[in-house]
Amino acid sequence: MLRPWPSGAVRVLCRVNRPFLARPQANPARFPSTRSLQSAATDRVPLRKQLKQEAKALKAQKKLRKESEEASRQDWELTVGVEIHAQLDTEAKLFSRAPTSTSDTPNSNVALFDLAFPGSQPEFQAATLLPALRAAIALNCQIQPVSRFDRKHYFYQDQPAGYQITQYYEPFARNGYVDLLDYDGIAPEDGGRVRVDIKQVQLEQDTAKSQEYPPATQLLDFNRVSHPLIEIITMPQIHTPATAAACVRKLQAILLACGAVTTGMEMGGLRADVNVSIRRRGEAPGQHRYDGIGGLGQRTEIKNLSSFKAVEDAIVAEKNRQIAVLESGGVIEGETRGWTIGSTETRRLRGKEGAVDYRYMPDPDISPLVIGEDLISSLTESLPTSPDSLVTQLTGAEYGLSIEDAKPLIELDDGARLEYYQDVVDILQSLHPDQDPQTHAALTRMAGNWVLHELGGLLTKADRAWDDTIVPARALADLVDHLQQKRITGSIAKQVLAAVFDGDRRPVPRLLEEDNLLLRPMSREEYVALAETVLAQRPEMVEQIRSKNQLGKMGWFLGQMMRLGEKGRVEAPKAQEVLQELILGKQ
Ligand SMILES: Nc1ncnc2c1ncn2[C@@H]1O[C@H](COP(=O)(O)OP(=O)(O)OP(=O)(O)O)[C@@H](O)[C@H]1O
Ligand SMILES: [Mg+2]
Ligand SMILES: [Mg+2]
Repeated sequence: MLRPWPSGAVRVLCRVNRPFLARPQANPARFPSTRSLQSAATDRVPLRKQLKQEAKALKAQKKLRKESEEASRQDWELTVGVEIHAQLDTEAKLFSRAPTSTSDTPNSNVALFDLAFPGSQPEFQAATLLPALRAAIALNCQIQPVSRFDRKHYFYQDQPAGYQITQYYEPFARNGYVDLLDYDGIAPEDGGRVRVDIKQVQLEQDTAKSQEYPPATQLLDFNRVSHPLIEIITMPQIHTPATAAACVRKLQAILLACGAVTTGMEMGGLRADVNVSIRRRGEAPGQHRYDGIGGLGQRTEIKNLSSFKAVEDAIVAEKNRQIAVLESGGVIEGETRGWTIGSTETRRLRGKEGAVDYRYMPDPDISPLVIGEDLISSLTESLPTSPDSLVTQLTGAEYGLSIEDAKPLIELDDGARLEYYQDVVDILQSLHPDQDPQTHAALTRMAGNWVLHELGGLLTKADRAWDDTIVPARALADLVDHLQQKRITGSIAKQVLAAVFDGDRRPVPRLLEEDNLLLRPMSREEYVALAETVLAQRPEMVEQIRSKNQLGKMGWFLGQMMRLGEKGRVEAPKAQEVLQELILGKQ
């Protein structure tokens, strides 16, 4: 009898050897003949003037070509539909109790069913439903009370059963939508908001991971096989490459925020396929339909894109390719294409199999999925705040952040940066529980700036990944607090942050005390004396500022005051004030 995971676990290391491929012939067109080389050598070197003229003509030609390309782009309307495959945050696989961890030794987390051993049976892991449902609810979908699993047949080495279990006829969620706003990075020509409908969300199995070792070896790691995925399918309602990338970015943010997934595209937890078609504006509509939307052009599909940039770049390249094919009298074939990062062209992988080729059929071994109203309502009630509500909150009166700061805080490090920021704000709040709202917002704004820009800058400079223990939230909160209370200067705060970043673990108040960094405010007389010393260094510059109103030159004196003054005591705004008074007589 077959035993379930873990006692029935199998360990496999699978190697697929492919026959050697014939070495391709060198392309003769790439190697000029000896004759053409000789004639090139005997050509006279053109005069400087000629070269200049040629360069000018080339530039004009390029400009013309660009303009005509742009004009022809205006003639064509682009349509894009996106499919997202996201790995759910679950402990067990979809149909076995094997763990989902992909970081373990290859082929160590596999149950017999994952390898399609004869006689093994699927055991649906109900817990996988929870993140899937959270995602579908966050995407405003209607959850279906009954859904079913189907087999999608194809033969490939990464799919041991010869079919993938998916939900084709009756998915568990339908008819959702995602709103894309201007701050999500949609194309300006799309206005301030685009709503993209979601046709359905379905549960399915992931495939094994293959690693190619050319020319003839592929290693397979079955740890990933049957990892629970959701496929989110959007309607073909996107018409610009930037908006398509914004759509994928927003979907990722929503999935992360509702806890459906733990990693985004960067870590391979999310992959996107984009479907691209074009049609000429103002002409008879295209022949193709998709789920009630007609008049579309023939689509091609670019599979497995793993970054937002790749989504945008691949769509631009595919659109240009389709325009070139149609303008030269060709036809677009329905096919699957690939994209390599950094390239400028999509490449054909295979002709697109029609639905009939997959021989979809209901899986006879898996019972229908029945989802109760009570589960849906309890998950809806406990859903974490959505990215849009977070933006509203962070830019509202309570936090007072700019949209430019709020967006990266939400998006960076899969939400970890925002959590850290909130910790800093909570500590500040506990230090001053009775603060008035305005002072509180000034503090939260300052904290945002330090979390993103000052700490972020140190991370970039040191080329380190995010880690909330490098500078404990408490240390940053203390720094921001001291700065806000004017107990230290900005430059001291930066210096102390760098010290903590480099490993100084003393509590910030003690560090400031011990290193004598607390601000001992300078008296007015001290400021005046310092200003007079630096003004005496360049009297001619003082004259220029006075007679020619060259106020830009004041910066030099200010810099000198900061440099010459006692360390940590000179406050820039006060120094500036005294300088203005002495040079221009302004109070
Ligand atoms: N003519 C078209 N132009 C652009 N996009 C289209 C067009 N027709 C369909 N699409 C988009 O293509 C996608 C089709 O996804 P769907 O999962 O239904 O089919 P599939 O690509 O054949 O399936 P799979 O790739 O999962 O085997 C949808 O996002 C849809 O919006
Ligand atoms: Mg699909
Ligand atoms: Mg597809």
